[in-house]
Amino acid sequence: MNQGKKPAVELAGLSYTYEGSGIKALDGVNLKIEKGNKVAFMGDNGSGKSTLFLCLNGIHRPDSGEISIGGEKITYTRKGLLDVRKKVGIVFQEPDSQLFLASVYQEISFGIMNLGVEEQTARREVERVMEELDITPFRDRPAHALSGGQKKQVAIADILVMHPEVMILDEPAAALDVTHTEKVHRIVEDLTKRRITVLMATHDIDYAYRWADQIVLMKNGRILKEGTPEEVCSDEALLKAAGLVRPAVLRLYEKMAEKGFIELREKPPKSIEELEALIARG
Ligand SMILES: Nc1ncnc2c1ncn2[C@@H]1O[C@H](COP(=O)(O)OP(=O)(O)OP(=O)(O)O)[C@@H](O)[C@H]1O
Repeated sequence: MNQGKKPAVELAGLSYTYEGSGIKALDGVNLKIEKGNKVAFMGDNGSGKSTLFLCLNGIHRPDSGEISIGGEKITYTRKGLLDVRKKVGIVFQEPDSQLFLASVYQEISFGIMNLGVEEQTARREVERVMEELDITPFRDRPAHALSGGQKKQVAIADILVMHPEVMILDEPAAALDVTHTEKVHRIVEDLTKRRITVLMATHDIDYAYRWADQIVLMKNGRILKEGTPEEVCSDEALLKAAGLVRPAVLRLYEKMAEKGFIELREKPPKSIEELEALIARG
């Protein structure tokens, strides 16, 4: 990390127990994320990913530990919580829990209007985001009557229009078909071009390996390991402990090298397309 640069997100000793459950959903989590990083959170169901996300934008208040966003500690006053919700936007796993207004246009306008942005500027921004995310064709339809993929696009626009510093996506491709999954992935790629720090929960190790700068592996409310995709994916036993297998492209690449079809490189391929290019070169 560069000297003097504040991490986009910093967690120190974060613990959280749901009232009455007795289970530590988060148990002493320490983590630093640099600005503009793409971070994949992985781990079994119930490992603590969603709880961590809910702590990050102040919905849950940790039992102990501290959270800093852009170098500023979250405080649990009215103003402190408003500040953190401006900085950290969450797109929930289930978009229905986020969408409740009469039309898509109203839905996307609601948050930004409530931030006190001047009306004309807000309207311009809503139009721009709708255009960018291909939402304009269904702008006047009720959000609850859209398909799952379209709802997901609206839920992302809802947050994006408010210009968060950190954007959290809880399994954004869950239950989407191939076309909508690709569309969501393209939108996510565009977010990072604007230096938004993106935190994403996913169960797709192939995507995480290809997309992320940093992978955080969680289990039972703790971080098993975090590091670059190469670091995390090199440890088969560790991945297994988190209920995962190594990315398919790595397994195939190593098998092909073992059989003498290709030579091992310093940088293994990230995707099937990169592996194909290696094979073509011989
Ligand atoms: N509202 C709740 N009340 C009580 N316990 C909860 C609640 N929500 C989650 N938990 C528990 O907290 C732990 C962490 O759950 P969490 O939802 O954060 O996991 P997750 O990694 O996001 O899982 P998934 O991959 O299924 O989304 C689990 O043991 C879960 O049962």
